[in-house]
Amino acid sequence: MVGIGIHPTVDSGYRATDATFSGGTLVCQCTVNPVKVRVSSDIAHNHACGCTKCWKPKGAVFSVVAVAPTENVEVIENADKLAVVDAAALIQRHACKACGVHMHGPVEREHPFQGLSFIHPERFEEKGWAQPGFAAFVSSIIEAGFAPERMKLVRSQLKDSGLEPYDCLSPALMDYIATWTAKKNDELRGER
Ligand SMILES: N[C@@H](CCC(=O)N[C@@H](CS)C(=O)NCC(=O)O)C(=O)O
Ligand SMILES: [Zn+2]
Ligand SMILES: [Zn+2]
Repeated sequence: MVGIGIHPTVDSGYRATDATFSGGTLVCQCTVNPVKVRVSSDIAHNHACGCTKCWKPKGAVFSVVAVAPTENVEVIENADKLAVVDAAALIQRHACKACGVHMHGPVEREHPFQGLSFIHPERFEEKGWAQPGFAAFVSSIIEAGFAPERMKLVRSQLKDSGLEPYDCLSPALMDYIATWTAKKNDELRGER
């Protein structure tokens, strides 16, 4: 492979976006008794994430992570192997205690993402899920040990892979969050 190992699906030029994709089964990396999670709808907002909290496959600098409505996400096998990584975090990342893969991460508390679960589509047994659309939390890769002087290179490689780099979320998602917050503040003011 030439360049930085962004993520196996990105580096391999993954481009599949099947308009008919309607979910599938996520499987962890365990060869015996893998955890299986059924996602019974399409995924949304698939993106690369450079933050230190999202699960990444071995050697990858970024994770690839998307959301699905929590009501459509169900652990169907070996749920006893799952544990919440950080109970204080917004995203309740449920990781397999044996292999470490984060299998689902519901947002339960009041937040613009409440009711959504974060999942890693590369763990789908099925193909056809939407490719990542942008790269989030790019500067955060430095916190995980990435050399700051290579940031220009990583940003240009992300762009070449079709992933616009952002240091937080995409403008569309940041606007969505700010709209939710503005509405919430208006409601609170009305109550006072
Ligand atoms: N710079 C921090 C950023 C962490 C962060 O804010 N991650 C984002 C993207 S996944 C988030 O929404 N986190 C909420 C959470 O982890 O629950 C890091 O790399 O650890
Ligand atoms: Zn596992
Ligand atoms: Zn993240």
